[in-house]
Amino acid sequence: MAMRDRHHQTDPMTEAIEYDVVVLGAGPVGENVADRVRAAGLSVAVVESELVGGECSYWACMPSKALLRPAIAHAEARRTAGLRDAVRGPLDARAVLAHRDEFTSQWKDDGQVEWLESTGARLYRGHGRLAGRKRVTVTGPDGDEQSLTARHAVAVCTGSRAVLPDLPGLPEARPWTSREATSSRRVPGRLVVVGGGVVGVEMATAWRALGAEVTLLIRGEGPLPRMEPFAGELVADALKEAGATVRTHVSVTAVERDGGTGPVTVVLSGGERVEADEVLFATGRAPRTDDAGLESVGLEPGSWLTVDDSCLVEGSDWLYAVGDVNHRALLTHQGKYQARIAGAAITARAQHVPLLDSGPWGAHAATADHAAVPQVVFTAPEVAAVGLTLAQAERAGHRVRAVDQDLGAVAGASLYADGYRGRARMVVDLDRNVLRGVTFVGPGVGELLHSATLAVVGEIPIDRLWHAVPSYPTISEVWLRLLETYCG
Ligand SMILES: Cc1cc2nc3c(=O)[nH]c(=O)nc-3n(C[C@H](O)[C@H](O)[C@H](O)COP(=O)(O)OP(=O)(O)OC[C@H]3O[C@@H](n4cnc5c(N)ncnc54)[C@H](O)[C@@H]3O)c2cc1C
Ligand SMILES: NC(=O)c1ccc[n+]([C@@H]2O[C@H](COP(=O)([O-])OP(=O)(O)OC[C@H]3O[C@@H](n4cnc5c(N)ncnc54)[C@H](O)[C@@H]3O)[C@@H](O)[C@H]2O)c1
Repeated sequence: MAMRDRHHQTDPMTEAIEYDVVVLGAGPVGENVADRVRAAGLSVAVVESELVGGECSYWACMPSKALLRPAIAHAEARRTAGLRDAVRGPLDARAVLAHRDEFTSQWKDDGQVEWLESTGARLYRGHGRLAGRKRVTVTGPDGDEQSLTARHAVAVCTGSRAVLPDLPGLPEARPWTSREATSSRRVPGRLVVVGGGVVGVEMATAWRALGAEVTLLIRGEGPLPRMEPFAGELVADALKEAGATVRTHVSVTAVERDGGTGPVTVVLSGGERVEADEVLFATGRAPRTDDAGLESVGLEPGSWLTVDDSCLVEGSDWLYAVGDVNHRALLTHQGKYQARIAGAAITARAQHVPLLDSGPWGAHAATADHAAVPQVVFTAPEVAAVGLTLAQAERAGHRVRAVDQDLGAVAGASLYADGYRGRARMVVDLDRNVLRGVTFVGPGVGELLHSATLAVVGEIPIDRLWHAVPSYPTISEVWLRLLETYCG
C-alpha cells in the first residue's frame, strides 16, 4: 500500500512511515490542504477510503449542478421572447442524466488521482484512523494495515454524511439521501422530498424539471429558513408554478414500504398518508468522525471538531480539522478557503515562524467564516447570499437597516427574462457605514454574488460604493437602486 519518495522515512522501530503532514480524506478540502503544504515543500500523505474528489465531485455539488443547469436554462428559456415555443416540450431526461454522469466521470477518480499525485502528495487508499498523537493507521481494501506518522500535523478532512431521522420503518423503506438523489439513473414517477434546506429545494427543482411529480414536505414556515424570508417565499412560489406541491408545517412520523419494494408511503403527523415511488430525506448532515480514531486523542467519536481560526482543533498543537467536519460552513468553496488558511498555518508552524498572522483577515485566520460566507442556491430562481441576514445581524447586536429592491424593476433584469421576478436586500451597518450582508433572488443572480462578497469582505464604505458604477443595462444595476434608496 505504501509508496516511497525522498520526503518520507520509515521508523525502524515501528515501521511507521513518516511524512511532514498526513491528511485524512481526499475531498476538495483534503486535496487543497495537501496541495498547499506540498507547494511549500512539505511531504504529505493523503488517506482516502472512497473516491479522490470526495462527496462534492460524485454525490453533491457536481452532479447536482449538472442536473440543475439544464433545469434552470429551460425555465429561463421559457421566459425569453422567441424561445418560448421552441422549448415548450419537457427536458430530455436521458440526456441530462448522461450529462450528469459525465460530470462525475462515471464515478471514477482516475483524473483526480492523477492531479493529486502530480502535486507530489502520496495517496493511501483505505480507511484512516487516528492512533494517538501524530499517528494514523490506514486499513487498506484488503485489510492490510499501514502506520503513518506526521512530523508536524494531521489534518482531518473527512467531511460529512446525510443524517436520517429516527422514524419507524425508515431504514426498511430504502429512502434516498443526497447520494441517491444526485446519482439515480432513473426519474421516479412520484418523489416526496422531506426537508426544506438547500438540498431539499435544489433536488425538488431538479427532479420536478426531469418529470417527477414532486411533493416537498417542510416542518417549518417555509424553505431555506436560514436565509432572508423572501428567498424561501420566492423559491416556494416558483416550485409550485413548476407543478410541485409544497407543504409547510408538516412532520413525517413514519415511512412504510411493503417488503422493501413497490411504492413508499410517508405518514404525516395528522395521520395523512402520502404515496410515492421514492422518498428523499434531505434533513441535514453529520460529521464523518464516528470511526476516525478520535478516542485515541481524547476527542468524542462522532462529534463535529471545534477549531480556532487557523483550523487547529481546540486544545491541540498538531491536529487540524478542515472543511465540513469542523461545522463552520458546509460549502466546498469555504472548505477550500479554510484549506488554504490551514495549509499556510501548518507550513508557518513547521518552519517555526515566531508569530502567525492570526488577527482578523490575516493570512492564518479564516475570518470570512464569521463575516462573509457566500452561497448560491441553484434553484429557478437562484438565491445568492453573503454575510448576515437582517435577523442574524440584529441578533448579533449590530445597529442595522435593511434596504430592499424589487429586481423586476431593474432594466437589465427585465431584459434578462420576461416577467422577471426577484428581490434584493442589503443590510447596512449604520455605525460603520458598510454592508453586513446582501441577498439576491432571481434568475441569473448567482454570478452577481461575488460583487457583494467583495463589498462585505472589503468593508467598502457606502460612500465609495457610489463610485462603483454598474453597467447599463445589466442586473447589477440593482446596486445603484439599493444605494439610491439608502442614500435617499
Ligand atoms: C447534494 C449536495 C449538493 C451540494 N452542493 C454544493 C454546492 O453547489 N456548492 C458548495 O459549495 N457546496 C455544496 N455542497 C456541500 C459540499 O458538498 C461540501 O461542503 C463539501 O463536499 C465538503 O468537502 P470536504 O472535503 O470537507 O468533505 P467531503 O467532500 O465529504 O470529502 C471527505 C472525504 O473524506 C473521505 N473520508 C471520510 N472518512 C475517512 C476516513 N476515516 N479515512 C479516509 N477517508 C475518509 C470521504 O470518503 C471523502 O472522500 C453540497 C452538498 C450536498 C449534499
Ligand atoms: N448550493 C449549495 O451551496 C448547496 C447545495 C446543497 C447543499 N449544500 C450544503 O449542504 C449542507 C446540507 O444541506 P441539507 O439541505 O441536507 O441540510 P440543511 O441543514 O441545510 O437543511 C436540512 C433541513 O431539514 C430540516 N429537517 C431536519 N430534520 C427534519 C425532519 N426530521 N423532518 C423534516 N425536516 C427536517 C431542517 O429543519 C432543515 O431545514 C448545507 O449546509 C448546505 O450548505 C450547499
